[in-house]
Amino acid sequence: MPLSGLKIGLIGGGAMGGALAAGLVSSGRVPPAAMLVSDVAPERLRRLEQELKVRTLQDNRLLAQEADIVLLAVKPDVVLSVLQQIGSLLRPSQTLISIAAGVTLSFLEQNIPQPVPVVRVMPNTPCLVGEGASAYALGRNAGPRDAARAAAIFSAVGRAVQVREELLDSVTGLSGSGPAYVYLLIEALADGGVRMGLPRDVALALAAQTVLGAARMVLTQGAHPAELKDRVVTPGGTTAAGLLVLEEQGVRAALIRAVEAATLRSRELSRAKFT
Ligand SMILES: NC(=O)C1=CN([C@@H]2O[C@H](COP(=O)(O)OP(=O)(O)OC[C@H]3O[C@@H](n4cnc5c(N)ncnc54)[C@H](O)[C@@H]3O)[C@@H](O)[C@H]2O)C=CC1
Ligand SMILES: O=C(O)[C@@H]1CCC=N1
Repeated sequence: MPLSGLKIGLIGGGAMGGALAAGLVSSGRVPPAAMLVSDVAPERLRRLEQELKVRTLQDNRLLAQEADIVLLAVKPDVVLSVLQQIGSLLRPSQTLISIAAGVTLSFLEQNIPQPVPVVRVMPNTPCLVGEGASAYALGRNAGPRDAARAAAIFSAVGRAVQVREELLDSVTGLSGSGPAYVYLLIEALADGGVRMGLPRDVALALAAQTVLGAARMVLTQGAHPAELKDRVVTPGGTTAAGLLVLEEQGVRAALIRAVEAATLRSRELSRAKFT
């Protein structure tokens, strides 16, 4: 087991870091005693300590000295100052994993004085409930051991795939930002149900379960989404009427464009600041 006996230190216990910590602890693959979290916000640390029973610290340096895997989950603009604090303390036996959007492997490596294995990951917030979608790329000093560590962490909280670093902007545009697109779809489906007379709570539960069920069908049935769609469409029936409206309104093109816009924005942010 790539994680057994290892200490995982998470720097930044916010929306994404907190989701990862909670997902890892509830996966059962990382005992709370093997998890350390540091953050500048004491109230976040108190909450994580109470809810997850993990150890917390305010000093990133102590965490970097103690952890075997250091997971950087601060905002991209804070990464440099954290590396200036902890960079010289990191050792080749450790793995530094960064989830900061747009922060390149070469930027991370250049700001650590000695050669340390670095892995860059783009996860998403459903890691909180064990249904994350993550992709990772290896830095120049990272080898199979580091890939196995990253794969073990991110597959404990969902699905994880290895990609070339150049593809991480596209991953950000699709699955990194994607939960927000899907929440918008769920909200709109529920609004449609309410408009047609359903109580709000019933409409929301049906909308969310429909998205969950359809996603699980795609992931388990080995059939193309178009084939699964065709199985729902009765000739001359209700679904064909609904689908025509979605096609007329350009929903398919809107989703393609959303992934494109987020990918381009990810590239733009990354090039401007982190290359
Ligand atoms: N929110 C999301 O859906 C996703 C976020 N990410 C990446 O995750 C990283 C964190 O994003 P969020 O969790 O959304 O932000 P957030 O603002 O919720 O969390 C950042 C945390 O870092 C803490 N922090 C700030 N300065 C610090 C320092 N010097 N030392 C230790 N902790 C410090 C903050 O107090 C906060 O708790 C970002 O780099 C983002 O690009 C990646 C994928 C998805
Ligand atoms: O919106 C953002 O920039 C970050 C990256 C992926 C999800 N949230």
